[in-house]
Amino acid sequence: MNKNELRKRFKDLRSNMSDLEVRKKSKVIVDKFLSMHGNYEKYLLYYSFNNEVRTIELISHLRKEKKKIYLPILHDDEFYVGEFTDFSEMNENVYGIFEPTEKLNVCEFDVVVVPGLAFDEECYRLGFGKGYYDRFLKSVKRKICVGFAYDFQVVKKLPVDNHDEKLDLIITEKRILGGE
Ligand SMILES: Nc1nc2c(c(=O)[nH]1)N(C=O)[C@@H](CNc1ccc(C(=O)N[C@@H](CCC(=O)O)C(=O)O)cc1)CN2
Ligand SMILES: Nc1ncnc2c1ncn2[C@@H]1O[C@H](COP(=O)(O)OP(=O)(O)OP(=O)(O)O)[C@@H](O)[C@H]1O
Repeated sequence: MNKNELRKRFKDLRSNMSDLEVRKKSKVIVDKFLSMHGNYEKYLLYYSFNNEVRTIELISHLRKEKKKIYLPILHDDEFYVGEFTDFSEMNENVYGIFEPTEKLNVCEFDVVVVPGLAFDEECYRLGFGKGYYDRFLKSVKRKICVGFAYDFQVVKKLPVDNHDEKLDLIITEKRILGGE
């Protein structure tokens, strides 16, 4: 299957998940992430939508711990980041994803957590095909880049292009890939 066929297949699979399945699996993934992460301060997360692995509870948890949380902002079809301050201080973007109101110039994080439609056993990811994350990750320093995935989103091998960025770790509700 090529990338577009894979995108369609994995969008369909994800859209068929029940809310309960999303919440249960997301909780396992987030708990695993929290139990393994080091003493980090700056997190670039994503604000989950459309049955992606839920990050809302993770955002609340890290905020209580006074961590710095950043989220993507799309502007003129480019990927920027903003700092998360409060759930009431967010805008909805063209895709219906909530984002902070103010863009910031930050290009160094401790941890970057990325969503995706599919992932493979070598830690490559397949996104929506706009190249936002691939281009953004090229320009950003981080100690670790983690993909959050449901186990059914992991395939043996994805088609890979030169510009595709490899993740350090993928966490699913059943296993952890990478990290050696
Ligand atoms: N939560 C979250 N935030 C994110 C991303 C993401 O993947 N997830 N992005 C990563 O790039 C950027 C937004 N990029 C996007 C690019 C394309 C589509 C899109 O084509 N959506 C389709 C299908 C949605 C679905 O079926 O799940 C659509 O709107 O029809 C959405 C977001 C920045 N913020
Ligand atoms: N570093 C880059 N520089 C220039 N163009 C890029 C870069 N990375 C990706 N692109 C372009 O972005 C488009 C989408 O790339 P690709 O199909 O790999 O996206 P994806 O990894 O599935 O999704 P995304 O990165 O949006 O989550 C391609 O047309 C590609 O040429």
